Amino acid sequence: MPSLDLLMPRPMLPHATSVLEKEFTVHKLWQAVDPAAMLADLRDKVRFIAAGSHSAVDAAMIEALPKLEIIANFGVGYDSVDAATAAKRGIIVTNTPDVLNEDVADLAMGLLISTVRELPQAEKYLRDGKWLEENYPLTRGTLRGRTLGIVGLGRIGKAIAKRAEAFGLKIAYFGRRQQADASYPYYDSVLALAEAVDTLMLILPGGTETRNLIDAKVLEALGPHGILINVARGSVVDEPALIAALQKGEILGAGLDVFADEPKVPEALIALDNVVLLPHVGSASHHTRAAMGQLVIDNLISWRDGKGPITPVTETPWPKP
Ligand SMILES: O=C(O)C(=O)[C@@H](O)[C@H](O)[C@H](O)CO
Repeated sequence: MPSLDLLMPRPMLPHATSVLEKEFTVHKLWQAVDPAAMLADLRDKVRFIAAGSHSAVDAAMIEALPKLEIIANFGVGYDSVDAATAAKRGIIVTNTPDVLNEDVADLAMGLLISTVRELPQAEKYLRDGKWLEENYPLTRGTLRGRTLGIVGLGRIGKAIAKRAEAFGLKIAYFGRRQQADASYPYYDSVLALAEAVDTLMLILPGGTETRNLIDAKVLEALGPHGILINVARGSVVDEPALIAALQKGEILGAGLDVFADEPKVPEALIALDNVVLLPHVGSASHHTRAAMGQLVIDNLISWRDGKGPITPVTETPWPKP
């Protein structure tokens, strides 16, 4: 009987964990007194990994598990999993696409409106009793007449574009390649896109390829009416450059749901009044997280039962070429 030993490096959605515990022998690495000893003990047993939020499944962990067959990531973004090493080993990596598109796109638009119209600041102004004295100042920003430059026109990027069009915004985009099914103007560099628009929406994968893609030059090109929204990964933005641009008013404001070193957020960002800061809540509804958890479960059970993965990532396609 092939082993049903499953490693869970970090906590995962309680419901998903309880289902996995009925189907597999779950080993919780974060509860180990000596994680290295637990990994060594599991060396020749573990075939499955369920990678919860921000679980680092790096080359060292993959190499420590020679029987490993599948890594099921909780999240559409899997930059915390070393997919390249997994692919070399013939290990399948899966993620949770599509089930979160709408919630993340809603959050992205909410963050854009909150940033441009200063909703958290105005709400706090009322709660502080200041409205009793005078009206909240008129906002310098408006959504009217803006052009939204989408960096990463994937499934979620397209869901955002649909919403933004309904708000009367013009759309343009940058990505690895122009897309035949997208009629929006395409720019082959993020700098060219930033020069052409006044609002940037970041919804592209994290990882080495996109690290610090948004740097001081791009922020300068975006300009003094510029708004930056990041619902992708903190790593795609040069955070110190962003802080400097916001402090100097080189751009008008930013709305951030992700940060370079989550959950830590630089004091310099928290001190600013032209930013809206959220604790990585893009997909954080019971509705969507339950669907993400179910997709992790379905991928692992399908693989266990010899039916292959359901949502393999591009680096580990199925059937194997
Ligand atoms: O799916 C992603 O890529 C996300 O960023 C969020 O939906 C996850 O919640 C986050 O990764 C925690 O796992």
